[in-house]
Amino acid sequence: MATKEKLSMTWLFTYLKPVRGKLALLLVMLLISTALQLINPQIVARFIDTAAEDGLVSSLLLLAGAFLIVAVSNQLITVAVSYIGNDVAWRSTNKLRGDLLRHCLKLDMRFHNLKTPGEMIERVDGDVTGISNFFAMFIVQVIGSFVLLAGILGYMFNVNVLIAGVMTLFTLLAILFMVIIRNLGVQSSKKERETSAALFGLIEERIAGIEDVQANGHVPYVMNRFYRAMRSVAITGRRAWMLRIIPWNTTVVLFALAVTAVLMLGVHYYLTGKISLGMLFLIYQYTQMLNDPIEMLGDQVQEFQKAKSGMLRSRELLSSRSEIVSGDQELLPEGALSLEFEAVSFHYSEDKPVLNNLTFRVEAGERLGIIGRTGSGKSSLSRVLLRLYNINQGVIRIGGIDITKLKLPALYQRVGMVTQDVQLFDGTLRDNLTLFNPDLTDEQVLETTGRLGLSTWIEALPNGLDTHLSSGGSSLSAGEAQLFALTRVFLTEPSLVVLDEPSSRLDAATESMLQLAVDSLMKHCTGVIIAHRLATLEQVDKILMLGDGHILEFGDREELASNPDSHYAKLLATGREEELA
Ligand SMILES: Nc1ncnc2c1ncn2[C@@H]1O[C@H](COP(=O)(O)OP(=O)(O)OP(=O)(O)O)[C@@H](O)[C@H]1O
Repeated sequence: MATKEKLSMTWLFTYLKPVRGKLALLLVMLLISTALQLINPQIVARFIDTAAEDGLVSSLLLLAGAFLIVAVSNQLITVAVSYIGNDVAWRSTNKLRGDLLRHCLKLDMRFHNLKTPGEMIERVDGDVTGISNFFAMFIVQVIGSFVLLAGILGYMFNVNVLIAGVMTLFTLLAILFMVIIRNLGVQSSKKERETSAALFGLIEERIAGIEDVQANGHVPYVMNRFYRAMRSVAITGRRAWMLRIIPWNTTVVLFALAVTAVLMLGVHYYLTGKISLGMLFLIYQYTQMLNDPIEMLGDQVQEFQKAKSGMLRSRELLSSRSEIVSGDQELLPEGALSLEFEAVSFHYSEDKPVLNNLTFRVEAGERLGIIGRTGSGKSSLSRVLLRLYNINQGVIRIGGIDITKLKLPALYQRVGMVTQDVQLFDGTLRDNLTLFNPDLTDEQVLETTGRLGLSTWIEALPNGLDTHLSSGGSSLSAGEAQLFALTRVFLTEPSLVVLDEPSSRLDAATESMLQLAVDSLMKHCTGVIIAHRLATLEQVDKILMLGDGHILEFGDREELASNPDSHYAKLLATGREEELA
């Protein structure tokens, strides 16, 4: 455990490095503020003694002026410290947020399948917010508090050893207590963050599925789940909070005892004439002031517990590794790419094989149509081809090269995929077509959309390419969304394209537009089409029929069509499109 804690601290310091200049400035300002805090009670003590001895009014005015200047300066420094502290917190935690998001975007689909988007938001932002105050203030305030304590106690030892002894004992007890129980709330704070992430996950999931929720009268059920999730957050939150405030409450009790003891001693020394009234005030004031740094340390211990649970979760996330490891080969043959599956097997979970020993080859420039019943493994085949998952056995080659040996960017540059579930992003039509790539000009975009037959559609929009689209894609039909996605892929000029056709019924006009677009797109590349319509299969060179993850049939389309015993010929004869689904 000790080494783990050490590790999490070193990991944190890398984020503080870029702001170390500002941290140093913070520390200097805090030290000045500490000195000013120590000086002011001395001025007041001198003021009391001067007044008690019937001193000069001018001396009293001078002391009052000095007090005012010191107090105002201290306040100004406090404001500046808080400004710089916030700045440091944002700068360092934004870098961490960026690293977490980048890391998550590179994690494999097995990881993402287990996490809801709401949970990811909590992990990338919520956990980090918990760390931010720690980043900003922890180190400087802990150092500042210790300096203030040392200043007060050091001075008191010069004045009266017994009183200083009582104050030191109290201080050490309070600090010792906090050190001993500083980890008390860490696990419960971590649990609190987990339940909160689950709550956000639930809200996001249900809002994303609002159509289904409303259409199925699912609202009471959703509310029930929501209340249960909120109850968990409340219970874990209350427990975490209680465990965090115990150290603080304990020091309050200790402090009351210390003030009583010091005051009794001080009054005794004053009554026996050993100290002046001003000194009695100073002793009282310094004892009161001990509370501030100790309370500050207590607050920081609380913050530390909160931050530590966030740090543990963030570090856990950053140390999770993607199962998809990039290869180091970059070069693929020019032009269309051949595709080869050799004895490929794949499963999501060990107890359920999804693809079984698939072997087939598609030559460069050919088109392959994949058919099979629902759940036969068609989409899974396209996912392993794009390396969204690693296969469990066999080799997949593109252009003769094992895809695991290829650099991932090289693979994605040459291979495109259009899924049924097209994602729109909040932005203009242009942004959505180019995927925010500023290098693609409007001419390129319009030329491509023109070739795909989308010109009339774009011209009909009020602002053309500048039309704003909202995320989610509710404004597009399935066919339009596919045309859209085809444009995106087309703009990247891929050498191998995997296309999952929409299975929903398209109107005749959109269907022919889609067909034209596909033909146009596939002219210069190899195509793998998960076919949902017999019409599409007329355009392909080869057909692969999947059944329960096995190849039921693979061959040249024309040969299969002319063989009355083939599945494909039977499909053609009966025209049963549902077999393709
Ligand atoms: N992310 C996943 N995790 C676990 N199992 C999955 C996952 N995705 C699919 N499966 C399972 O793998 C099998 C093949 O699914 P796949 O989506 O590849 O079939 P499909 O032929 O594309 O079906 P459809 O035509 O309905 O899209 C199914 O039994 C499915 O339940």
